[in-house]
Amino acid sequence: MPNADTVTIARWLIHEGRRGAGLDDGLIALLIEVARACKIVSCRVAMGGLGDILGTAGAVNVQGEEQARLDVIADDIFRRGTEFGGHVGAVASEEQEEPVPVPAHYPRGDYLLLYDPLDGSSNIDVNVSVGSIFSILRRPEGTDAVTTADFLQPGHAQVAAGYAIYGPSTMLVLTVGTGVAGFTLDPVHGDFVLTHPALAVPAETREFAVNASNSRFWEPPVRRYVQECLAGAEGPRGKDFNMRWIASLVAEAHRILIRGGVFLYPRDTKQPRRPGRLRLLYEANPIAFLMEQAGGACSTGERRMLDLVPDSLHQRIPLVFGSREEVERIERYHTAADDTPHDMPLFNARGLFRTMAG
Ligand SMILES: O=P(O)(O)OC[C@H]1O[C@](O)(COP(=O)(O)O)[C@@H](O)[C@@H]1O
Ligand SMILES: [Mg+2]
Ligand SMILES: [Mg+2]
Repeated sequence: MPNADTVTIARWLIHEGRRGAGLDDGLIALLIEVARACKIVSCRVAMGGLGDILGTAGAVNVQGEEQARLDVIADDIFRRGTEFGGHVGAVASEEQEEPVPVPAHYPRGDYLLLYDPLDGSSNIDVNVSVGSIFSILRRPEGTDAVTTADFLQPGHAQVAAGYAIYGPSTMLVLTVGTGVAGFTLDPVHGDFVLTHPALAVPAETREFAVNASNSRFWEPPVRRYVQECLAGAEGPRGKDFNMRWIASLVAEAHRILIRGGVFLYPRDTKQPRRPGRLRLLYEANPIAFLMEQAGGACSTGERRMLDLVPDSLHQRIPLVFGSREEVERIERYHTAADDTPHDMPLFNARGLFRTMAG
């Protein structure tokens, strides 16, 4: 049960339980364990160059990506911090090829925990915001050994999700299906304090986030959307937009929760066999749950993220989320429900992006 350092989160969870969230003691205890894991990762991140955490680990994960030292450290902290409590049956991590069941002699709990222990790895060595993302599912009844198939549940089955952002301050942002709350870590007392009780994505925005270096590989609906934003006050949107790219999904999601905006990591033709960059189960789904609970939206570009039935543990997916009106506009462009004629001067043979792409 809660120590002094997680007492505020425990109190909030009990309160949300009374408001109708389906929270039992096991889920509350698991969320407290996750909060504590985030706090430990936060302490390690804050040590920077003093803490032997920078650089690469010298290994490649299941996604074929080089692991940063902190990817491995954070993965260990999440697993060890949750596997002995008796509340999870198994965990699944970006850094592990297969689900990791709790050790045989420990009680097996009713929940499945999925996480990206360290998101935005390329930011670690340059001291820019990174984060952790997690999703919790109920373990299907009647199964003894936990299998990969148990994790392949649609996002709307999540019972809780959230992220921690390790930025100028550390925050934990959480949903249990009754809205979205943000807690700020008080580094003096060590407690997560409820500072943002009801986060809501503003409906209107003038900001978008996309890795524009991929523009020559985008599909027409995404080109059209970005082109219209870039056209600003003189274009069809009639207003100027600003563009941001932090290279950390957590940091982008946090900015959008606080001040609105839209994020796109669409399918592209750069690696034709890869359907997107980000992972469905422990990146897209928890962000989708948070966005919807905060009044925003999340989509593949074509359909609601939370309705997808996953086909594999590390499945990648195109990801679009943020202010509802923008996400719906992007969906319309994909489904041709909006066939307003448009040309794309920035992308034609002599346009800015074609020129940049060489
Ligand atoms: O290399 P790019 O295109 O900037 O990609 C950045 C994206 O990759 C990620 O860093 C992937 O997450 P990991 O660091 O967990 O692999 C996202 O956070 C971010 O949105
Ligand atoms: Mg990630
Ligand atoms: Mg990661």
